[in-house]
Order: sequence, then C-alpha cells, then structure tokens
Amino acid sequence: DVVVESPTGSGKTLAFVLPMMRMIQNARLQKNEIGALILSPSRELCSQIVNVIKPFAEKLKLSVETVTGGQKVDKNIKMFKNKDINILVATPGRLFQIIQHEKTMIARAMKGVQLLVIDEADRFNEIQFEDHMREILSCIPKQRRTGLFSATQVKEEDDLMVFGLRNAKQVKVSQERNSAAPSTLKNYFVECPADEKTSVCLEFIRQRTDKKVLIFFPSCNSVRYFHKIFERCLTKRPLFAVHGKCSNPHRAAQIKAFSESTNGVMISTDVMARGIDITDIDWVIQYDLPKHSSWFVHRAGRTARCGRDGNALILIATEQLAYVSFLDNHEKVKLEEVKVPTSTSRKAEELRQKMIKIQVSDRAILELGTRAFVSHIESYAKHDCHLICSLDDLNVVGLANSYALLRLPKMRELAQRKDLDQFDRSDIETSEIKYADPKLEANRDTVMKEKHEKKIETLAAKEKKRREKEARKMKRAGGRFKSRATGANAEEKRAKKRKSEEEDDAQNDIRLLKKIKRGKLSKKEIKDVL
Ligand SMILES: Nc1ncnc2c1ncn2[C@@H]1O[C@H](COP(=O)(O)OP(=O)(O)OP(=O)(O)O)[C@@H](O)[C@H]1O
Repeated sequence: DVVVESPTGSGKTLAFVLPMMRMIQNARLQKNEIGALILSPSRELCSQIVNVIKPFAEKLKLSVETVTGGQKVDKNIKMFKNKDINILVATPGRLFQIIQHEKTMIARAMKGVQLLVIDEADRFNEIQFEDHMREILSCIPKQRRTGLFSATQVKEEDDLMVFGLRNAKQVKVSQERNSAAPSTLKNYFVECPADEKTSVCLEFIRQRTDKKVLIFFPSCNSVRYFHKIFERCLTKRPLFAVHGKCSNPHRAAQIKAFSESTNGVMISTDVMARGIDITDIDWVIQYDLPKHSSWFVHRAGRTARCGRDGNALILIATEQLAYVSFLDNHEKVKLEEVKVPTSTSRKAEELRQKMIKIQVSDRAILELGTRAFVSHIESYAKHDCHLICSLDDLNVVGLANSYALLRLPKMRELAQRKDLDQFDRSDIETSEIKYADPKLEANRDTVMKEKHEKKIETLAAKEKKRREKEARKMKRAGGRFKSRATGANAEEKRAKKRKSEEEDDAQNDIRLLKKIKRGKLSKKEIKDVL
C-alpha cells in the first residue's frame, strides 16, 4: 500500500493508472470481474480519469465504467447487471447509494478487486464521506493493494485508518519546502478593502485580456450571481460558469468550452478545485478564503501544471491579512503582494451602482444577489481559519457593498453585529422591482396576493379570537358586579365604544379581504396592511 503526496499537476493520475493496468493485465480477469476500483470526489474528476484510462484499456481489451452523481441510479444498477466491468471509477456517494440498493450483487461483482485507488484522498476524511467509505470497503477484499493519492495528504496517521491500509509506504515527491505546490507556480495576494473586492477582481481580469482565468467563489449562488454581473461587465470575454447545482452535461460542456478557449473566464465553486486538468490556465483567482486551507493549493494548482508556468491570486480584505502568514506557516505557501492600481474606490462605487441597476432590471438577479451574500457569510462562518480570520472581524458591510446589496438580509450569523447600521440601505422600493421573465412576474403578483390574503386572514382570525376572549371577560365581569351602583355605566360606555370600534375594524378587514379577492387592493393599502 502507498500514500503518495505529489504537487498538483505532477502526473499522479498516470502514476496510478499505469501500474494498475499492468497489475490487471497480469490478473487475467474474467470478463465481468472488477479488478480495480478508483474513487474520486467529483464526477468531473471521474470522467477525466476514465479518459486517461480508456486508451490503455482498449489496447488491453479491458472494460472501464464509471458511476457518479447526476446519472440515474437504476441505470447504474442495470450496468452492473448487464455490462462487463474490469475497472470501476466512482464517486463514493453514488457507489454507496448503489450498494444500499444491491449490496449482495455489488459485493459479488467486486469480490475480485485487487487494487483500490483513492484520488484526492485527504478529501475522504471529511465527515460526509465516512459512512460511504466504510460501506464501500466492506464490499471489497481486505487482501488488496490500496493507493492514496493527493497533493495534500492528511497530517495525522489516525486519519488513514479509515482506508484499511496495510504496511503503507509514504511516497513524497516534494520540491523545495512546499510539497503541494509546483515550483513553477507563483502565488500572489492583493490587499483590498472588503467593499472593493468585486472591483479589484474585475479590474485585474480587464488588465489581462489575452489570459485564461479561473475564478473561485464560495458558493453556487455566488457563482450564479457573479456570472450574471460579469456577463454585463466583461462583455468582450468568453464567460463560463460551473457549480454543483448544474446538470452533468452542462458542467461538462462549460469545462470543455473553457478548455478550448484562449482567453476565457471561468467562474466556479470548488467543484473545479481539485484534479481538473486544463493545461493552459494562466491565472487562478480566489475571491475569498477557501473553506479549508488545504484547498488553497488545490485551487491554485489548476494552473502551472506539468512543468508549465502559472499564477494564482487571492483577494485578501484588510481584516484578513493574517491569512497570508498563516498560509506561509501552515501550508508552506509564500504569497507575494501585488497591487491593482487601476481599481480605485471611485471605480468600486461606479461598479456598485452598475450592479444595483442590473438587479433593478430583474428581480431574479436581486434575489440571487441576496442569496449569494447569505451563502457567502454562511460558508465564511465555517472556514477552518476562523481563529485568525473570524466572521466577527469580517467587514460585513463592506462585503455587502461588494455584492451591491440593496438591503442587508436578516441572518442568524449577523444577529449580534453592532455595525450593521453603517450599511447604506438603498431607498429603492424593492417590492416594486419586477422579474424580467413575465411568467415569474405574473406568478409573483399571485404569490404576493396569496401572502397578503394569508396575512390578513391570520390577522382577522387573531382579532376575532381576541374579541371573543374580551367579550367572555366582559360578560364574566358584568355578571359579578351587576348590582354594584358604581362607575359601571362609564365602564359600560367605554366597553360599548370599544366594541363599536372593533366592529368597524372587522368591517374594514372584511372589506380589504373582499378587495384583495377582487384584485382591487391599492399599493398603499397593501403597504398599510404590511
Ligand atoms: N510523464 C509525463 N509526461 C508528460 N506529461 C505528463 C506526464 N505525466 C503526466 N503528464 C500530464 O500532466 C498533467 C497533469 O497530470 P495529472 O492531472 O495527473 O496531475 P495530478 O498530479 O493528478 O494533479 P492534481 O493534484 O491537480 O490532481 C496531465 O495533463 C498529464 O497528461
């Protein structure tokens, strides 16, 4: 068994494919016997590995198949039943799902596995993979060879236990002091105020019109939102976007088109952070800190592959500067500072105004921007360097301006913040921003009316309940003190007046309700109610 640690882009795929083919070739497998199982964390990586294996497998008359998310589970099961498979490449989640459906059949199909390869192995120590790994390992023989491959292997021996290694040899292909990043990769950072991040990112790209650039954002919603924004700001550049919620064919098509472009800009989540082998990316930009510091080298390692030169840049807000020395000490990655002189606070404000106009043009983008900001904050709250770059220290108002928010969303993570009143709430009436898509807009009206109706019915029901309670109380009070000649008359007059006022209110609510049902409610009336 081996644990291989070798820089990004240094050829780990071939390093396990070639010996595997040799071993399988000598094993004289039965037609439908799986001799090797390769696990990889993403469907793109699985298909990339299959593409590397295919030429060898055809030559040696071996069959290679893949099962990943995004495919139909019953199709996967049918393939196991009907197809000959000698080499299986899988994402652990999907293989786990199939085992849950057909454990006996899968265990039978994999009883001949002689080689287990786990690519990007350190990812599999994450909690969400634990059950999957345990179940998968229970279906393959213990008497096998196991190889773990990654640019950043786990640091604790115990973390290797989950893989069932026996007498594993450590193989470290390290260059200089950092064994994860290739020596041809230059790592940079630019310090910028939180509210200028988007402007600095755009300016940096604009200054490199002939370069192929990959930008990492923290979440699917950020990718979708900034794709809409960049479409209108980088009009002369081919623009691509991938994230976990895209369909397989869309993701594959976007990655292929980006690979074939000469100066394309790809906006992506970490779905492209590991293993993806696009050989001529010139710049990798990270909009914010990665969720795990070990992911930094994998993201940056999408460039400078196979001995080529490459550059990586991370946008560091002023309050995040401690991250630079953290990377140096913890990940052995030295960052050199660069400036983006063409980005100024005036340009950032102009961009913010432009982004606001884009949101006002389509409610869908307005809502996407808010969701993107919320998921950015949620992921920032969970990153593994929160001791040195905590959410409390983050300039949230500045970041909200980088997202050009019109309103600051209410969220649990920001509930204790005292500085949110510094946010310049736009005076644009957001309830009047329409969807660009007429169908969505028509539906919005209905949804709004249903919401108002529900709101008024709830209010009317609450009011009715309160009045009944009040009446019961009055009745009880009336019975007990009937005989007492006191100011009861005055109290009765007051109660009568209250009752008639309440009846007017009730009439008013019912009148409102009727107007809504007839769709006659004015904007002012809706606002008054709300
Ligand atoms: N011996 C070699 N000669 C020439 N090119 C090679 C050689 N070995 C690998 N390559 C090429 O180097 C590139 C990077 O290889 P690969 O994707 O396996 O890197 P990796 O170490 O797995 O990177 P990552 O850590 O990002 O997954 C690929 O395009 C591959 O074809």
